[in-house]
Amino acid sequence: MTARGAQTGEDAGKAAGTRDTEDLDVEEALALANGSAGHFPGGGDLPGGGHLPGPGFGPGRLPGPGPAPAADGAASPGHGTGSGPLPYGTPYASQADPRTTSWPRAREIAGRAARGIARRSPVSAVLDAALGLVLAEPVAALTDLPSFDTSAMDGWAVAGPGPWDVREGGSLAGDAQPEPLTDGTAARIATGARIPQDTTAVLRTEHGRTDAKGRLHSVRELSHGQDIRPRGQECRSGEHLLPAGTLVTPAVLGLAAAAGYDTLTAVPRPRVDVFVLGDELLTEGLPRDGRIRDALGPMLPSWLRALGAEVAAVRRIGDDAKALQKALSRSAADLIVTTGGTAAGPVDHVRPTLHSLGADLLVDGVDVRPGHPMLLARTKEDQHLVGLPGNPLAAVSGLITLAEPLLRVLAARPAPEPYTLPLRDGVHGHPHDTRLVPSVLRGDHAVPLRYNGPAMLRGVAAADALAVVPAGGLRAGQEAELLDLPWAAAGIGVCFT
Ligand SMILES: Nc1nc2c(c(=O)[nH]1)N[C@H]1C(S)=C(S)[C@@H](COP(=O)(O)OP(=O)(O)OC[C@H]3O[C@@H](n4cnc5c(N)ncnc54)[C@H](O)[C@@H]3O)O[C@H]1N2
Ligand code: MOO
Repeated sequence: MTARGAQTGEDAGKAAGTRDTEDLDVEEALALANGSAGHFPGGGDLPGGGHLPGPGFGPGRLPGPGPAPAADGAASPGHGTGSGPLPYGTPYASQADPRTTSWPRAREIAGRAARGIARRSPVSAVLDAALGLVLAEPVAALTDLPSFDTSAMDGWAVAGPGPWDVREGGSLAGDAQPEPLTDGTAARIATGARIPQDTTAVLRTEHGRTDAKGRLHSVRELSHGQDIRPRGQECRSGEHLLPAGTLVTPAVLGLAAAAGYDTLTAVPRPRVDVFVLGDELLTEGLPRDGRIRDALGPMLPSWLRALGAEVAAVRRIGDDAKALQKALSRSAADLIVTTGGTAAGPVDHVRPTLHSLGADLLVDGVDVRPGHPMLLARTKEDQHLVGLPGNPLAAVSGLITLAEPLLRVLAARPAPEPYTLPLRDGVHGHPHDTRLVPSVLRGDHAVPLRYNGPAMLRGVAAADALAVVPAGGLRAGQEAELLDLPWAAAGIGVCFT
């Protein structure tokens, strides 16, 4: 297949369209060739800016109709079985390697791995701590709501037809039971105050006029029961409000509190240990002397929390195989996430260490770009390890491909509804792997972003979602499956708790 008309520099164009080109060349070329236009439809520059880096690259717009549609959908047809542990041996190799797993299959295997684990006992969480957990038991009302007849408006409680004599004093929200009214009388009442016995309606402040004799008249027709919220209007005590399995959102917290709950019984967050590998990583200041800043230590904990996890530890381990082995064997987490060390380099210790610990490798590389060296292992009967590649966007890809389904099942969260949107611009495909491409959602289109190379976070930091681009690519206007990023669906305070 040839990427038609991509003015992305001769080499890049060749690499993107040639099956036998080195995978890394393909990957780098795709990162630069992705053809987003320089402007959003509504004006304003795309986060990638208007120019591609490097000589010989155009402004990034795909001039032609783009690549041919995928021949056979999103999945390469599922090599890698996942039906049992895969062999160790030489490090991960790519390009239709029979050991690797298709992207959809890898996600299934990760979800299924978690389903095989006995669920931890439910916890009783105070409301604050329950945000983001999943209800282990249904919520039934502990009280009628409202728990007493209450005024829906500020005004007067009135008894019988007007005009009314207004009595001294009135009822505020929080007052104990007020004196009953008698026919032809009224009393000031505030929204949320208890309704005096024998009240027939509430007259809103703005609908009442007082005559010279101090008698209250209604300027509108007043119906019986108007602006009174009767006890139990929303629910009766014992009534079912929410089923087990509901995600505890801020609204659920509010409802639970209103219905009388101080704590909720919920599925505990899966515990995650994060081990960041790499001697080259700095934790502060500017990159120097060949060393770079650790981008994953600061990124992963809040992202993992957004996926339902409790992050017990983030440890920087360097490239020390012994320290890694020690850390893995001591971890009591439900899931260990490592970063880096998944490829074929001299200090890529993850696979050999898993081997020496006797772990089962469930996924040994995935047909996805970026991130193909990612892995999933069962380290103990009730513990898994996701090995994220060190390249930061490749790590995001591994997080979404393997950690997300696994944590979702452990945390008993509902699966997001899959959805597709047409792409505003065409996206080159990898010759044989799925691509995950950071995109922004604009109106009813997804706009793929540039700066989507494996080592780049610039695209994803501006993105709302990842577009799933099947082998062969997608043309402008073709539908792409989209995976929402956690911040797209909810504000920081909502989902990153
Ligand atoms: N001979 C091969 N080399 C590589 C292959 C391959 O298949 N054969 N795959 C490449 C791909 S694709 C990826 S992705 C990376 C994966 O590498 P590792 O998981 O072993 O990660 P490292 O080598 O440790 O690091 C890769 C790269 O990322 C930087 N890095 C690592 N950790 C961090 C961090 N926490 N924050 C920011 N940057 C990080 C690291 O410095 C390297 O530049 O392997 C390719 N090589
Ligand atoms: O292609 Mo790697 O998997 O750079 O991310």
